[in-house]
Amino acid sequence: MKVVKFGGSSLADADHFEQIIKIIKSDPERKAVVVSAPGTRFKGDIKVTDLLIKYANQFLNHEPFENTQTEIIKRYQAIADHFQLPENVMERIATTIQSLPLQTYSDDEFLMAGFKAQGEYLNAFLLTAVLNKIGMPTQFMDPKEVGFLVSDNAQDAHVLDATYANLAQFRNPEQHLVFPGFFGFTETGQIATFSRGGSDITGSIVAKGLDADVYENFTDVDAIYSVDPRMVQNPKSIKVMTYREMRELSYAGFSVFHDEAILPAIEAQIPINVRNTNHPDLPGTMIVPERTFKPTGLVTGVASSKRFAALYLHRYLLNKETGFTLKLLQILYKYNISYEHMPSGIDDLTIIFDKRQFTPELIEQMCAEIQEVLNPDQLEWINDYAIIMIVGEGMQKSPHTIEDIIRPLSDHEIKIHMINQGASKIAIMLGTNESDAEQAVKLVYQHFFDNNRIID
Ligand SMILES: Nc1ncnc2c1ncn2[C@@H]1O[C@H](COP(=O)(O)OP(=O)(O)O)[C@@H](O)[C@H]1O
Ligand SMILES: N[C@@H](CC(=O)OP(=O)(O)O)C(=O)O
Repeated sequence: MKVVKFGGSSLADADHFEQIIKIIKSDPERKAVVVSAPGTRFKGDIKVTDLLIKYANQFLNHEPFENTQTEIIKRYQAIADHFQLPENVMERIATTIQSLPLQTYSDDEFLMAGFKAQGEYLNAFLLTAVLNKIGMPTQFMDPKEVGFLVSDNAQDAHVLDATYANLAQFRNPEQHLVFPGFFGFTETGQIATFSRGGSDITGSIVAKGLDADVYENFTDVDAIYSVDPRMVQNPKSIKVMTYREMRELSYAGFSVFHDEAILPAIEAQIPINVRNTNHPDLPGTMIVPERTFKPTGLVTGVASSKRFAALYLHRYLLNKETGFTLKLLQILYKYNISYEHMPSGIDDLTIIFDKRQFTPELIEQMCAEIQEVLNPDQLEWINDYAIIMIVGEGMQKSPHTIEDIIRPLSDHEIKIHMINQGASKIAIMLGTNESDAEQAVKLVYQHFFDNNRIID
């Protein structure tokens, strides 16, 4: 049995619905379907999830929201009209959207989650109605009824173990099952979403829960490429890669697959196949366990992400001081801040954060407290910080990899703030200025892939 997830780009309009129906029909193993909210139809279009966020913000700010409501309803209406669905389907969709401000939410975070989740909820409801209409018996898998349970982080939830046992009851289904992606319910019955792009996570959880043979993730590119195709034209596509490689690359910017979506697949050792909805005959990219994979190249992919900020601390004899890092971490804990990396020298320490956690006021407050408690000789907040990740199972086989990465960057005078090699056997991480990140990725990509280096 296969679990197939269709991203927003594959569900943007009625033509895409026609295409995914062909894909579902063409393979009887494709029994469970996970859907995102309708995505963009053309350049400059707005995803339904973003419209729902706009709607929630307008409501919270006491601004008029009727036009946004109408815009969202029209997205579903166009698809329902194409398939000539009974009127009650659209009535339910429109009522659900219109009644969102009337529901009760425990706070604004849960309100935002409750609004955002409707993009997926209603799209799954709509697809179920379409499949039933065309004679494919299909069950709508409402996460509340299914027992799709998540932690109570309203917009960054994590699956609870009980979900897997609840999903197991739906193994070997006779009819098709359609699940909305992106959200679940907390134990107290509130909607909580995963982080953005999180329908990939739902797909992986459903694949594990239903014990699928493969998790097919349909999107709008022919494969996962060795570099973001928006940065480099006609990049090399990856045929096979490991879970570990995918996790490192998606963490650092390969937005084609959510980094947190790897874990359930790893736990159940289910291969992931990323494929193109618009070219379903192409094989796409397989993501597989390490043990089944023999790397051929040194580097599999190069990614960059600009979502970081860093705090640099300098203090003489830091290496002899006990408790410095402990006090620092206590301050982070007090402000509920997680850190991503912490490279250190003899007298220096840099802490790299995901900067989406901060407001300018929080940075000021936290830095002032660190200065007061730890009294460093130098404290610098670097808001402009990017991470470049060079990943490949084959990298361990060459002693020259680091040299090959650094040389093209130093030739082009790109300043490297940090190099982290060895913490992961399959990845080298560099810290650069945000403004240098894209060029750094292109140079490293060019060096490894234009030379087409192959291991002996
Ligand atoms: N290394 C990569 N390989 C392929 N696509 C990538 C890569 N890095 C970023 N992307 C982008 O990811 C997009 C697909 O992800 P996304 O827009 O979330 O799709 P979906 O709506 O199907 O979930 C591609 O159109 C591409 O622009
Ligand atoms: N619709 C949600 C979840 C998601 O996964 O979407 P997509 O499959 O379009 O990346 C978002 O935009 O974040």
